[in-house]
Amino acid sequence: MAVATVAALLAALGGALWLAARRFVGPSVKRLHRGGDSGLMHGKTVLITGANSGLGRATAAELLRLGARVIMGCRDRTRAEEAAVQLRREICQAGGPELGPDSSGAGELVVKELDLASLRSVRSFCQEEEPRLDVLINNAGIFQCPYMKTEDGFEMQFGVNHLGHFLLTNLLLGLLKSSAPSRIVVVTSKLYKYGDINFEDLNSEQNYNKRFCYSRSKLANILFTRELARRLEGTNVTVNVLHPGMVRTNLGRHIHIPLLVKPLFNLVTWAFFKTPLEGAQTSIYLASSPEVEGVSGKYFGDCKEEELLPKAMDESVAGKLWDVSEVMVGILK
Ligand SMILES: NC(=O)C1=CN([C@@H]2O[C@H](COP(=O)(O)OP(=O)(O)OC[C@H]3O[C@@H](n4cnc5c(N)ncnc54)[C@H](OP(=O)(O)O)[C@@H]3O)[C@@H](O)[C@H]2O)C=CC1
Ligand SMILES: CC1=C(/C=C/C(C)=C/C=C/C(C)=C/C=O)C(C)(C)CCC1
Repeated sequence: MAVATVAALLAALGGALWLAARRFVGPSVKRLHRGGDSGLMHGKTVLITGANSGLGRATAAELLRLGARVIMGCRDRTRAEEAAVQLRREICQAGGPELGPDSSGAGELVVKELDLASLRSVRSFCQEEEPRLDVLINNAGIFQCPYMKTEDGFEMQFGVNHLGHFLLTNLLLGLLKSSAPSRIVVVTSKLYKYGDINFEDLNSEQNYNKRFCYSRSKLANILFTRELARRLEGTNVTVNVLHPGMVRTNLGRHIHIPLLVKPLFNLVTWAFFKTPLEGAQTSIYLASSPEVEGVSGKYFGDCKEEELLPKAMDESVAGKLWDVSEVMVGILK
């Protein structure tokens, strides 16, 4: 009995040590900019959707540090203002030789209301005058929520992850073109592999499967990127799409984990998931690196180009999705 207890304790300790080792020497992505690059984004305006949390927040922090004017497009003004206050405080505390003693080398943060579940909100956001836009980062997302509809009656995950961003991007294209060279960065997920674009039920009224709908919306992000890249050829506006890997953020808020299992789940995510800053590296890379100047229509992970499944490269599905989306958001000319 005593031997069994000792063995169990040793196994638990070994397991914990292994998890901790994996966290610290594991597959985390190196941070791209560690100083020395300050000013890289100076004079540039970047719009990040969903910038108050997770990957969007980490992307905003880094681009701010690199000197950008960062517009945080967020659905909840209070949450966004709180995040902005914290980000400014963090950058002042971190300081660093490249930012100067008062962090004067850092950029500027602007909070603006943008609810991607409301076409009215997207339109009024785009009506606010901005002199230029150098980078648009379509980052906001909702993951495996119960069946819900947007203000305009679209299934929530398709509505926010794809349609809201579709309208936003289209309404900002004129500004992006007049600010060229400019970039669009789209955040998708590897889970796109389990989705399909079922044109006969895009609002999932016949059948709702939350996993399928998330994957479908993320496949739509990739098809949208590729079709847009084709349409933007010769304009000096590029568009690329990335998956961040598995990242410890608030994205899983709709997943209910039994209270007893939660500590184990937390341990596993702590050990195996990236931190938001690690997960944001490919977004930051595509938004700021001179290495990807002129590159368009590509899919990235860990700051490298990756291959897509054929279903994400189907030009006829991408074209049809574009046409259908135009009708759905009401921008058909
Ligand atoms: N975390 C991961 O492992 C992975 C994430 N991704 C993708 O990364 C992106 C960022 O997610 P992540 O940082 O993980 O998750 P978070 O939940 O931390 O952040 C998502 C952001 O999107 C915002 N958002 C949600 N709905 C709307 C809406 N209707 N209008 C405007 N903003 C909205 C949220 O706002 P609020 O805080 O107000 O809810 C929040 O700011 C998503 O596109 C996600 O699909 C992809 C693969 C893996
Ligand atoms: C950390 C953590 C959570 C977050 C889960 C996440 C972040 C899920 C990520 C989903 C992925 C990989 C999506 C891919 O597109 C929960 C569930 C809230 C429970 C508490 C601990």
